[in-house]
Amino acid sequence: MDAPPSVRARGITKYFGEVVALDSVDLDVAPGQVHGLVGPNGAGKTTLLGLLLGLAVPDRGDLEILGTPVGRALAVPDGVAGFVDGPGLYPSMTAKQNLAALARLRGDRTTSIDDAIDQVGLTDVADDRVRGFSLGMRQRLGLAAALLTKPRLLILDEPSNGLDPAGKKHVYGVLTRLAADGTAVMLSSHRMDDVEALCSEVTILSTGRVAFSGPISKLASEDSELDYRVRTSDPAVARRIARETKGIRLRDQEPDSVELLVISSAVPALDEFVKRLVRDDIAVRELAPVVSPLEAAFIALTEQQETN
Ligand SMILES: Nc1ncnc2c1ncn2[C@@H]1O[C@H](COP(=O)(O)OP(=O)(O)OP(=O)(O)O)[C@@H](O)[C@H]1O
Repeated sequence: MDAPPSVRARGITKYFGEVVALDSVDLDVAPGQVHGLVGPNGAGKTTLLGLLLGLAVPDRGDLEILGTPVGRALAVPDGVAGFVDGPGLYPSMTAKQNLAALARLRGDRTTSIDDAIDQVGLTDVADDRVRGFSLGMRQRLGLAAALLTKPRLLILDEPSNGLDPAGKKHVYGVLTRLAADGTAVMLSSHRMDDVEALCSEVTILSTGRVAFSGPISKLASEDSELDYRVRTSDPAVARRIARETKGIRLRDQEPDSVELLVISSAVPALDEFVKRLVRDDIAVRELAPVVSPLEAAFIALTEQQETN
């Protein structure tokens, strides 16, 4: 039998007094999916992740976690682990002692503490007190604590906060391997590039409402216009060809000699432009969107919601 959806939310609404933090949110997360949650400050991301972790209950709507309906009692649903607003750690204990204490609290005689510490790359500092840990090291230790429970749904609020590029690569490797083994991962981030690198699906929240939820590939259609940076071996001729290609708009007023062109185009016109460059023996040295499709969709969708 197929595994049930890791998250199935329908019409989730959550109030804080007069504030509608979540407004009729629908969400589907499948096992093995890394699902990104993005939105401006105050959009409701932490509130939604908190509901999935059982830290609060919705005022309205139906929420099923790993196939089980969530009731009215506050409790971490079985099979779920993670943290919002940073992991809860004991500063005066070492990394290893923290994990041992958490395991004891759960009545778990786990022997996998060293393995969890190793997975997040903290073996060298396992016996150091957490008080001296950087934000990135705390985030990694929080992830190790979550890994101890072997979750089937992992919830992480801004997991890349404070991580240096190497730390990020390490943590993302852990998350990707977990997902490949069937764990669903739901994470919030303000970094669209991270979400694009890691997530197959994304939910964009704006003032508590879902502006988009689904595969990242569905965000930008072939017909959506994006701005692209273009660097070629002959900028003057490339500018002329850009002016002559239907559907391409030059976005800058620079002289012909300036190496970098910025054009606006949908995919079919961009294809035509590149073909013409190649026919004229011009090498394309760089061609990339100025902002990623996710970032462009994020800005457009949230601006649209804010004017409604
Ligand atoms: N405990 C609370 N009491 C009162 N209002 C709250 C509480 N928690 C959240 N809110 C309000 O609910 C809304 C959603 O907040 P939430 O923290 O979920 O947003 P967010 O998307 O995580 O924001 P950020 O990106 O800044 O972390 C905001 O208007 C916030 O002020």
